[in-house]
Amino acid sequence: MSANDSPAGKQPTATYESAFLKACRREPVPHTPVWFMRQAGRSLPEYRKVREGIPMLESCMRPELVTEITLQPVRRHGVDAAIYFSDIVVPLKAIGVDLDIKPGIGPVVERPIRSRADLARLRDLTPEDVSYVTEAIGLLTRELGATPLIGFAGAPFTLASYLVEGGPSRNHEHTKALMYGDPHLWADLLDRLADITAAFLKVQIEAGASAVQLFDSWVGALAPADYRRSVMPASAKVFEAVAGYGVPRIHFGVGTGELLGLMGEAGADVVGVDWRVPLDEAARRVGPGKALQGNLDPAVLFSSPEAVEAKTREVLDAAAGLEGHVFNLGHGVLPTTEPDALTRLVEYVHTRTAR
Ligand SMILES: Cc1c2[nH]c(c1CCC(=O)O)Cc1[nH]c(c(CCC(=O)O)c1C)Cc1[nH]c(c(CCC(=O)O)c1C)Cc1[nH]c(c(C)c1CCC(=O)O)C2
Repeated sequence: MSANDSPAGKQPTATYESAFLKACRREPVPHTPVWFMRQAGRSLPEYRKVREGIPMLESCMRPELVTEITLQPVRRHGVDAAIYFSDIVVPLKAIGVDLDIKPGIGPVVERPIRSRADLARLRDLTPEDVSYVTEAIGLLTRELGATPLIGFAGAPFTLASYLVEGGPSRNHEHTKALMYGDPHLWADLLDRLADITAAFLKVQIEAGASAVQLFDSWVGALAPADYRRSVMPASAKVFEAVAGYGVPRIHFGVGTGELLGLMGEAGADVVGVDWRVPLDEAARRVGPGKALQGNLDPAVLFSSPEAVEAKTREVLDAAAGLEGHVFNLGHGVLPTTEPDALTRLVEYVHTRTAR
C-alpha cells in the first residue's frame, strides 16, 4: 500500500498504524501509547533557550521555530505523538482580535466581547490567515516520520471565557452572566467560535495532522444541564465539521467528572479525563465505543520515582479493561517539572504495558 491509499488519506501507513492512532481507534496495541499535554514548553531547557527574547504569540507564527519546539519533547522523551506547538488563542489573534499572551498570566484581551456590536469583530478564519500553520505542519510531518502529529484548538466555551472575561478567570462571572442573561447573544457567540475553531482544525488536518484535540479546559465550571443546553451544540458543531476526515477527535477538559458522558456525546472518539475520576469509573460514565485518555495527576511527578511508578500503576490498572487507552497526564505538564521524570514515565508505561 502506498502512502496515499492508507485508510486515512494522505498520512503514511506507518503513521496510521502507530500505537497512538490504534489506541484512539480502540484497536489492539503493542504498548500503551503516551504523550503529555504541554509536553513542549517551559519544563524543557532547550525550549527556554530557543524562545529567549521571542514573545509567545510571535513564536507561534515562525514555522521553523514551531517545528523545532514541537520536535523537542519527541526527541527527548520518546513520546508516541507530537502536539503542534501553538496556543488556543492563535486563531483569534489571526482574525484580528486585540489580544496578547502575558508571561505567567496567560491570554489577555484588550477589549472584551460582551455585546452584539462586539460580536461583529469576530470574522471568519480563512486558511490564508494562518498560512504559517500550513507551512509548519508541512515541515513537521516530514521530520516526524511515523510519529503522529496532534492538531488542536480551544473549544467555544473556553475561548468565550477568555474573550468575555478579558483574561484568565477563577469564577467566570462575566461569561456566566452572558450565558444566563442573554442566551441568544451567547448562542450566537458560541456558534461564531465553533465556525472559527472548525476552520482552524481543518487547516491543521489538511496540512497533515493525524488527530485533533479540542481543549475545553474551563468547562468543568458548568453543571451538566447548562453544558447540554448552552455549550454542547457549539462543541458538537466543531466535531461534526471535521468528522469526514476520519482522524480521531479527542475532547478534554479539567474538573469535568460530571460532564464526561456529555463530552463523549458531543462527538468525540477519545475522551480526556483529569485525575479526579479513575479511568474505570470514567469508562462507565462515557459508555462504550470511545477510547479514554489520561490521567496521572501532573503534580505526582514532583514525588520520588517509586511514588510515580506506584501512582502510574494505579492508572494502568484502572485502564486495564478499557477498549482503548492513551496514557497522558490529567492536565498539562507543570512548568517546573523535572524533564527526566517525564522521560522515565514514558519508559515505565511502555515497559509495563508491552504485549
Ligand atoms: C487554557 C489554554 C491556553 N493554552 C492552551 C490551553 C488549553 C490547555 C490547558 O488547559 O492547559 C493550549 C496550549 N498552549 C500551548 C500548547 C502547546 C502544545 C503542547 O501541549 O505542548 C497548548 C496545547 C503553548 C503555551 N501557551 C502558553 C505557554 C507559556 C508561555 C511561554 O512559554 O512563554 C505555552 C508554552 C501561554 C498560555 N496560554 C494559555 C495559558 C493559560 C497560558 C499560560 C500562561 C503562563 O503561565 O505563562 C491558554
